Amino acid sequence: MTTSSTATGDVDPAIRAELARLRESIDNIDAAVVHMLAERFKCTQQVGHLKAAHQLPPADPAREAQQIARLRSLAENARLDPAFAEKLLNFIIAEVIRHHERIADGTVNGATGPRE
Ligand SMILES: C=C(O[C@@H]1C=C(C(=O)O)C=C[C@H]1O)C(=O)O
Repeated sequence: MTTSSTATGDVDPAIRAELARLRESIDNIDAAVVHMLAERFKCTQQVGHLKAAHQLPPADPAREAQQIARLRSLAENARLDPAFAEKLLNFIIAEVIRHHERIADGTVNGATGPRE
């Protein structure tokens, strides 16, 4: 059996270097995810204000069904678990809908105010 540790339990420096290299990429990817989510929420906040101003409901299940089907297909092509992709999208959408409900209730600063 090969081992990556020395007898004293220290990890091989080459393994440490490889781990550090991979973690740098993970940190970059996490930063990109945060920035992409921030941009997505900027868009969905605008959608929330538009909906509140025009008496449209916070949630749109038909649109969500399309997005889930599309994301599942993208995930399959990318060899990502489609069930995980669906769960992640549902988690994000649930938060967006909460925001839209708060905007419609007029409980968010800069909202259009309560509906008539
Ligand atoms: C952003 C919208 O509002 C809700 C949130 C969605 C999303 O986060 O993608 C999709 C549909 C709606 O339930 C929208 O209607 O487009």
